[in-house]
Amino acid sequence: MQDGTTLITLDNVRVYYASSPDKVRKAVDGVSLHVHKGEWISIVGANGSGKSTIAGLLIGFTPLSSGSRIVEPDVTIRGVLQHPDAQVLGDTIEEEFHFALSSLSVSAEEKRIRREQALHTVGLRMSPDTTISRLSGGQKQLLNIAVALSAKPDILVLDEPTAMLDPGARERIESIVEHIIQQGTAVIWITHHLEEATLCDRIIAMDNGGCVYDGDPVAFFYALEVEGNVSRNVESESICLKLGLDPPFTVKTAQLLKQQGMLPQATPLRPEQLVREVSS
Ligand SMILES: Nc1ncnc2c1ncn2[C@@H]1O[C@H](COP(=O)(O)OP(=O)(O)OP(=O)(O)O)[C@@H](O)[C@H]1O
Repeated sequence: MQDGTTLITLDNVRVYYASSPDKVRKAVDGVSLHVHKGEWISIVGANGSGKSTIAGLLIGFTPLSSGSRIVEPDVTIRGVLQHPDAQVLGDTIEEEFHFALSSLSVSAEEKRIRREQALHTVGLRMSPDTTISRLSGGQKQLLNIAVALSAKPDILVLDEPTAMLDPGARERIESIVEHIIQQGTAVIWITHHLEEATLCDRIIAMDNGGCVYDGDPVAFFYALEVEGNVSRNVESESICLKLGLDPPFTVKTAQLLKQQGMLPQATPLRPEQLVREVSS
């Protein structure tokens, strides 16, 4: 559910690290963006391009070297980091939820309900007194996602959340995201797997600390020429390919068909869209 309301703004943000006494590493170098209610944004880019640094800025734990981070009043932000162990605080599942929900002014019963609902949503069927150190990496990641969801955040930042998940759990996370964006949560999903960037509303591509694309997924994956309201495929390389990123299987298949003279105007991103184009 998008209504254009801005939740957070990063304005010309820079994050520099001293890499040697006389050199700086520019992890993020002059990026500006607004995140709106109910938006699904994918952040993509090569290793070291600055994606996780942007995640840290949005969540609020990465200090700025310059620029500003403006969070609108009463906006709750939660994040799930790439490495599940990096954010686990409790010894048991119950403790983990207790820490995560301690700042919210809701009753103990409401906290229990939220915990049960969140565990059910991510598909973790475990007793609250389960010891976290006994969970697999993927289960810990599902727990982190459940803990983040239980706070009912306005913004959920997911930094490569599916890296340790099996295909079934990945699909479950995608459908959870589809559900929460309908309810107005903004989701920022950082990924190396561009298949996961085909459901979003907006792609932000990072390269060498800068934002080199911020827009529609179709125009990221296909080279398009736009005239008025009409866009058509052109033969030059897409932005995705120019950045050296691996397009989703569906896009690669469609490109092969285009080279054979088929589907000249089609721009499918998902397998079901390709099937529709081929069979129409
Ligand atoms: N704490 C730090 N100290 C020094 N350099 C850092 C630190 N954090 C990040 N960097 C550097 O900043 C750059 C951007 O890192 P970042 O983790 O944001 O990239 P990324 O796009 O998320 O990479 P990956 O896809 O490999 O996770 C990299 O060159 C990285 O080495």
